[in-house]
Amino acid sequence: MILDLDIGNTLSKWRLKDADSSEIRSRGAVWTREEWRPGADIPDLDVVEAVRISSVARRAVLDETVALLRQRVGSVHVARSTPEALGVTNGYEEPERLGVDRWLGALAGYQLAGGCCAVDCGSAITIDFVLPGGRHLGGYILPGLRLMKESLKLGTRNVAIDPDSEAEELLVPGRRTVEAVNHGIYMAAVSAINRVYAEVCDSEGVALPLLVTGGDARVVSRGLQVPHAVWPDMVYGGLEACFPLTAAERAGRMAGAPWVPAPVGLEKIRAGLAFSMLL
Ligand SMILES: Nc1ncnc2c1ncn2[C@@H]1O[C@H](COP(=O)(O)OP(=O)(O)O)[C@@H](O)[C@H]1O
Ligand SMILES: CC(C)(COP(=O)(O)O)[C@@H](O)C(=O)NCCC(=O)O
Ligand SMILES: [K+]
Repeated sequence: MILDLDIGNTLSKWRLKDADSSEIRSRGAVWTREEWRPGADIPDLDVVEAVRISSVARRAVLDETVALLRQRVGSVHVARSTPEALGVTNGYEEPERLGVDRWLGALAGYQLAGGCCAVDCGSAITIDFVLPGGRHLGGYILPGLRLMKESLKLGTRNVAIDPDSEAEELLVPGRRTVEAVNHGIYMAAVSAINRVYAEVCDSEGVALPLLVTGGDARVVSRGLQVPHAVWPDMVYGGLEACFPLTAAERAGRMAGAPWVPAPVGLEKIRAGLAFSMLL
């Protein structure tokens, strides 16, 4: 079994992948914190032959996780942001400073769709662009839905957006504080993504496939105006691409990769942008 770990600022996600069949056998998530308890938080390490890790948590969390895993598992791979990988050149002035979850998402998106806009809706919302040909432009970081809500301190932090709500309900004016807050932050997130996507496609002259991941991906997806794919395993896809361990991975196949709809034409994106600027 291969254990893939995605340590975010809020949640540490894991999945167990069967190295022979490529099936995902189990998955889970625990709050990101300093100590892992094997057996309770993460699966039985006796069946794990290799671990692949993406971490944006504090250095100590990664160091302790790696130390614990190395005692039990022969091969532990830790992903890092690099100036270039798998045909993609990192757009950051200091490439190693790009969050590795963003880098892995960009690499996975490029492997799946060629050029892409990769959006990760977690503690932060990140929007990264890779052009056809592999040039990563850099991206945008804004607070995630939960962080935006917590920063308001209006006593509404415990009433989360219902992930099953329809976008239409979430975009109307709120008539109670909790509704006004939830609808406001939802509007902020989806309109930023819609706008940034259109602006960058316009200025680069290319309509890019749009991919969305992260804990809030499903609810954010409903507010996006352009064709896109939700890809819960996008960061894991980057781990598979960087550290291929199975025949399928070496052939470029990522478990759980979605079908990606063709982007809407550039003319339509430009028309939408021109219209929104009139308003
Ligand atoms: N069951 C859940 N527990 C915690 N957060 C959740 C849950 N479902 C959705 N979320 C949302 O997902 C975000 C965490 O998403 P995730 O992509 O795991 O973030 P990160 O990678 O930053 O840890 C939270 O900030 C919250 O808005
Ligand atoms: C922007 C992030 C905080 C997003 O992390 P997440 O929301 O997935 O926990 C993370 O990618 C990070 O720490 N990046 C380093 C700064 C940068 O990418 O510029
Ligand atoms: K994120």
